[in-house]
Amino acid sequence: MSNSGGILIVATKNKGKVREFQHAFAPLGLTVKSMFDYPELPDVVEDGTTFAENALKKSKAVGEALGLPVLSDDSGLCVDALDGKPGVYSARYAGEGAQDQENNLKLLSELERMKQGEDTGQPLLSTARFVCALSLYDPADGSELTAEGTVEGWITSEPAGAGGFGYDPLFYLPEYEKTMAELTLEEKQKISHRGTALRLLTDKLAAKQGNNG
Ligand SMILES: O=P(O)(O)OP(=O)(O)OP(=O)(O)OC[C@H]1O[C@@H](n2cnc3c(O)ncnc32)[C@H](O)[C@@H]1O
Ligand SMILES: [Mg+2]
Repeated sequence: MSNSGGILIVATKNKGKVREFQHAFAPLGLTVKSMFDYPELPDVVEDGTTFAENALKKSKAVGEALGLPVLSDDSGLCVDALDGKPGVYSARYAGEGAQDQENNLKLLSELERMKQGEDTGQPLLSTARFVCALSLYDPADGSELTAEGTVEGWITSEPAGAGGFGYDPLFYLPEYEKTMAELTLEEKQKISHRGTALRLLTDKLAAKQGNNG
């Protein structure tokens, strides 16, 4: 990540992710470029069955196209009461090209349907976790570094907060008594699936570079 002239290319079109990667890499002196900087590159079809599979598809396609090392992130929300859904379909839960708000409404309506109209009077609907798979692909030798992170929480029927993105307003963290969207970028980074995966990846990269002398 340090050998492309202070620039790190992340194969994402998600502005929320870009913001989090910029925040994470700025202290390392790295400027993040995203797919918004390479509009000529075609979209990668995310048809893998796992987050890791999709992450590799994205980093490899963009890495090969640019001839540079590329980082990618495939992530999502797994809700226990919905048998792990929406999972790898998180970005398009309410349909292809769905907005965050539409996905959030779909999630709440699916959970309401599960309860079949019964009102338990409490906002916490199901346990859930965010999962993030990171893939760093280097076209020079075809190598891939991977890391995965998760964070446990609850889906709440009472959305709160204006930070973060995606399902963050619905993801309640009991130990903070806040949703993920009520945390600062700093706080989210410390506990999030993405923050955890990033720390792991950075450690793996340092170990690899150490081994290479
Ligand atoms: O594929 P790219 O271009 O990176 O952007 P994307 O938004 O399509 O990203 P994914 O395919 O990885 O889908 C992940 C979805 O899961 C949700 N998600 C992932 N990380 C999240 C987070 O930190 N907070 C809230 N929701 C998140 C959000 O709805 C994302 O759109
Ligand atoms: Mg995607």
